[in-house]
Amino acid sequence: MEQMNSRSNKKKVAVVGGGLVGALNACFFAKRGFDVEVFETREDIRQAKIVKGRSINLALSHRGRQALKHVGMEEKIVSQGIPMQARMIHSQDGKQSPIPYGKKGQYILSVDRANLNKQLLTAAETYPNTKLNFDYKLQDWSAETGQMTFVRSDGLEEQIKADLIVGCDGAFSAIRKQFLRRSRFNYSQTYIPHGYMELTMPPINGEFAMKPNYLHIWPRNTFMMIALPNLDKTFTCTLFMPFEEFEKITTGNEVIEFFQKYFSDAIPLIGVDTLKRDYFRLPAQAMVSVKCTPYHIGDKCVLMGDAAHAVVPFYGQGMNAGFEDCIVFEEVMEQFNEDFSAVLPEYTRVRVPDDHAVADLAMYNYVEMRAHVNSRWFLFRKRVDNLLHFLMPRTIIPLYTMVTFTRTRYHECVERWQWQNKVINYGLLVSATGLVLGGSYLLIKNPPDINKLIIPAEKMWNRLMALRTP
Ligand SMILES: Cc1cc2nc3c(=O)[nH]c(=O)nc-3n(C[C@H](O)[C@H](O)[C@H](O)COP(=O)(O)OP(=O)(O)OC[C@H]3O[C@@H](n4cnc5c(N)ncnc54)[C@H](O)[C@@H]3O)c2cc1C
Ligand SMILES: NC(=O)C1=CN([C@@H]2O[C@H](COP(=O)(O)OP(=O)(O)OC[C@H]3O[C@@H](n4cnc5c(N)ncnc54)[C@H](OP(=O)(O)O)[C@@H]3O)[C@@H](O)[C@H]2O)C=CC1
Ligand SMILES: Nc1ccccc1C(=O)C[C@H](N)C(=O)O
Repeated sequence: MEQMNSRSNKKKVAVVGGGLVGALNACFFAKRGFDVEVFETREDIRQAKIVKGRSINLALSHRGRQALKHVGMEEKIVSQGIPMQARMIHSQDGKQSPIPYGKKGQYILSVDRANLNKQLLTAAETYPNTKLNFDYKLQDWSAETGQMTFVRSDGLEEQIKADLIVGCDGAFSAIRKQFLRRSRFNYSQTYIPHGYMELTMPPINGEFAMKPNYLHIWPRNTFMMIALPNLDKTFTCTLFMPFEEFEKITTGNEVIEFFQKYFSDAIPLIGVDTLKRDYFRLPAQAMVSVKCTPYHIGDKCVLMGDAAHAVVPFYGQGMNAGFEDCIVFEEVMEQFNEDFSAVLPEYTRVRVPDDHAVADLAMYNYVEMRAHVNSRWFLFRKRVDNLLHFLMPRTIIPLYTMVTFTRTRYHECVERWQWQNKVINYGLLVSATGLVLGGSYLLIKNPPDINKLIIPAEKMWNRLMALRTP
């Protein structure tokens, strides 16, 4: 059995999974001086000819940026991202209308997943106390001894021991499997009935086919398509739809008919032949939400990133939450002087409510993106929220702002949002009632010529009706 090389007097930390969170976490542990080894089942993506994996690009926001900042990577990654300042809503008739994400100057960034992963691995490798091992697939491990069994690309097994095992091995975590065998481990997994498919929109005459600084959305109530810009001036379009709808489309002509009906403005931009071909390139992919607790076993092992909390992608927060996990762990390490027996339970205590809250928020945001944005009431409420935020910036903060542009704990975002909704809706009701009563009083006191009132009243009624959800 091999003990991990001792390059310092510090304890040895094995990070299982060299994806986004694993690579970043390696930097966090290395910065603290631990002896870090990363074990990644895939080949080194920096040398790979084909990079396999989910979603070409990701939305990076404040929480993720703060974590990158901690290891000196924020500026570099941000400079390679494309700011998206608003949702750009494409209605069925081809009309486009923006809904800003926050105040002027607030935006989320579209970043390239593969590039981000490569840069983080390179950053981890710059620490002399870090070693990266590729083609190491975790097969099994023992919670009692902390011993891990890896299968290498040559088919040989290798046993490795560490003081702390950090499970960053994604939504289908092999580390988590041991947790499932333990008493009092709570676990739930939900596959939503919708799948997703990625399609590429190429540049036109060397330029972006649509306005680049937006996250484009085609909201069709029960399904939607979105598009995020890439540095090579392409857009990655993602179609989210119930699996049964995907399955109904079986020929190239049916793809075009479907797009003609729902996303006609996108057809010339993606191209008829490309659409007919790419729709059938890969089957629609599943999306799963995983909640579990606790995140640790004794002082031996802790789960972070998707291994602890895979969420559906609709808030663009999965990676951001995983990156924030690293900051929270760091804060608890500081608080408990790196004593794993105290740090691990405290990390579970602090982090579980927030990761569970972001999982719920991610489910909610699918409905907001595909349906609520079509509703005039939603747009009106958004304007009211923004106005109140402008007038009382500390008291009223829109949910999207809290989640995306602050580090307010996710569960507090939810609680505050519910409270704000009650207050604002109550306020609107009181104002409306006040207007009606005040108006009635004035009318009774000074009865006007009834004929002059009919036309304005009709107009107001029509406007009110237009505010309802279509
Ligand atoms: C379609 C889609 C769009 C998304 N968009 C966004 C977005 O815009 N913004 C955002 O914040 N998040 C987004 N996410 C979520 C984001 O992809 C994940 O939250 C993020 O990748 C989690 O990182 P991770 O390191 O925990 O897991 P992963 O990125 O999955 O990394 C896990 C790593 O562990 C390795 N591994 C797995 N098993 C083993 C094993 N047995 N032994 C060794 N290594 C192993 C894997 O090869 C992988 O490299 C999206 C997700 C999807 C599916
Ligand atoms: N929240 C979500 O809905 C999802 C999120 N993701 C996240 O997206 C990111 C990138 O994913 P990507 O690298 O493409 O992952 P993949 O889908 O390529 O899966 C990586 C590995 O996980 C195992 N795996 C895949 N699907 C399943 C399954 N249904 N049940 C059990 N094991 C499975 C496979 O391991 P083996 O080769 O041993 O079979 C596979 O090689 C990661 O963050 C991942 O966590 C991924 C999928 C869904
Ligand atoms: N990256 C994503 C991937 C899939 C689905 C949504 C996103 C988003 O980022 C949505 C964005 N936060 C929004 O609310 O408009």
